[in-house]
Amino acid sequence: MESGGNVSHRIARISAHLNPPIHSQEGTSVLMRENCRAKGGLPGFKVAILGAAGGIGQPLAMLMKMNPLVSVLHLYDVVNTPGVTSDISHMDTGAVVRGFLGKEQLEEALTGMDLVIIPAGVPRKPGMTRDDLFNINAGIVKTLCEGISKCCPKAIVNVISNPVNSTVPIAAEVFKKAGIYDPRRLLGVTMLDVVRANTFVAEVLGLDPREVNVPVVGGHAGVTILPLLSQVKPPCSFTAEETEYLTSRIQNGGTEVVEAKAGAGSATLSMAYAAVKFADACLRGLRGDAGVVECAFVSSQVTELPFFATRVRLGRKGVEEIFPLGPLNEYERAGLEKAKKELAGSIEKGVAFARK
Ligand SMILES: NC(=O)C1=CN([C@@H]2O[C@H](COP(=O)(O)OP(=O)(O)OC[C@H]3O[C@@H](n4cnc5c(N)ncnc54)[C@H](O)[C@@H]3O)[C@@H](O)[C@H]2O)C=CC1
Ligand SMILES: O=C([O-])CC(=O)C(=O)O
Repeated sequence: MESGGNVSHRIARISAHLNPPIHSQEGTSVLMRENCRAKGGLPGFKVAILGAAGGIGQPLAMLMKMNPLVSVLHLYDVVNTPGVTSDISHMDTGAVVRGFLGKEQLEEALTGMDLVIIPAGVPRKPGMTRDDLFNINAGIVKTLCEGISKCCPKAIVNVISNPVNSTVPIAAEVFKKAGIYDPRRLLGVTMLDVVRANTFVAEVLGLDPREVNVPVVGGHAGVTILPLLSQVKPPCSFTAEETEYLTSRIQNGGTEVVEAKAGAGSATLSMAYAAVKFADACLRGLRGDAGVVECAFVSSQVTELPFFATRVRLGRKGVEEIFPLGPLNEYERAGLEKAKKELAGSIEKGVAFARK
């Protein structure tokens, strides 16, 4: 049991862990960080990661610390942020890193952020669907989005926590309730599906994955993940057998990792890579770069469903253009119908949870 000390002493101790003083060789504190001349005044964006101490959160924090577009990086979690923050803050890259621990520090973590990335929540174990995570993760995402509504209502929000097909609608409802909802700023991260599709298609075609671009539409679970193999760049064609193999492998990529990890979680490293690829695109859009296009699960009128993943153009306001599905072949049209059926239920489940 922790000995002695009132609440303010305990908070002071936690703050010292998160943003520690600089020590002399003997370990005596000689200089408080706030008295240092360098205040991290580099130009760039302020980014918060919620769930930063987790399997995705840690490599994501490391990769965001390496991103030259980031000037300030806030790492928030309910556990272990002091260690992760101390570790990452020693990297000699531009971003200034600060850690925040526990719900008392959520508001401070969020204040002033331009981009908030949410990988907080539990991952799958073998035999589970992403929807099996709903009961725990729905509440986590709801609380975090309430904090965003209050402290950084204009931030771009990237939702990674599963089931994305339901957590994004939950976030939208929370923002609506707070009167700050701007659909252009809320994006479900489906980038890992695209990353996997590029990799698997490149393997089949014998190409460099960096040269391949596969649009993946719909949502982020099982049959809702719909790769449009007829629209792969560079243009190519597949046999029926290749189409069946690739579609199934892309749709089940997450399960492939969950089974290989055998109870130790789901994709974390490839997800952190995908999350940074996507966050970087959002930041380039915010900076005003032209032609930034990625797939994401967003509020949409491309189908009759209120949310759908398609290619979107990212700009200063977030999602500035949503591209239509384009011509689908018969196989993809059948896949689209299956995807829409499942997606409708997942979206409705999220909305109902947030409204209750
Ligand atoms: N969108 C996608 O493509 C993918 C999504 N995921 C999802 O990402 C989520 C996280 O996965 P992992 O990092 O592997 O899990 P993890 O369990 O390793 O890490 C989750 C972190 O969230 C933290 N956390 C829990 N409650 C929190 C709260 N209220 N506020 C802040 N932090 C909180 C935990 O302390 C933990 O550090 C899971 O829901 C997983 O299914 C995973 C891979 C791909
Ligand atoms: O499969 C999971 O549970 C995690 C995930 O979303 C993915 O790897 O695509």
